[in-house]
Amino acid sequence: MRIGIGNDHVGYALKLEIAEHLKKLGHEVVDFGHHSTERTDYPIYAKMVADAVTEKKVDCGILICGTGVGMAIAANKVGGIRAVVCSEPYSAKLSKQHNNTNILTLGARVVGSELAKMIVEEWLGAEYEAGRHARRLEMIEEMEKRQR
Ligand SMILES: O=C[C@H](O)[C@H](O)[C@H](O)COP(=O)(O)O
Repeated sequence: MRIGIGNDHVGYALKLEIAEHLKKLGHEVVDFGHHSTERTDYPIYAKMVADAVTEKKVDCGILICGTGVGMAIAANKVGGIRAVVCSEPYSAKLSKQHNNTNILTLGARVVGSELAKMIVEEWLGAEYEAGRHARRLEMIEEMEKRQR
């Protein structure tokens, strides 16, 4: 897969580890920054990765900040994005199977790197099940359309 990755200053170190891990698993990684621990603002990177996902420049995205919360809030402002913050693998897997999430966000101040890798693997390995879930995603799409 071609995976867009983004982070703020807090997520920088974990981003490097996750990007390396993704490459080892055979994925292509597109790094949208931030490229240091100098303080920055997470919405910048959330928007870049979310836009790349909706424009199909990448297959999905991973965003890392302190808690993953700010990244998820910001990414979910972009139409067509279904971002989820996860700190354990079960929700990561179900978020793909039931909610067809296209961005995973992680909190570098919440999860260690080994747990983060496990969460990422579970998320990437899961498949959207559609069926009864499809009409629920359609309802969310309708909500988005009404906001435009
Ligand atoms: O949701 C927001 C993220 O966790 C940010 O990484 C965090 O707010 C940054 O905080 P600070 O500027 O105090 O390092």
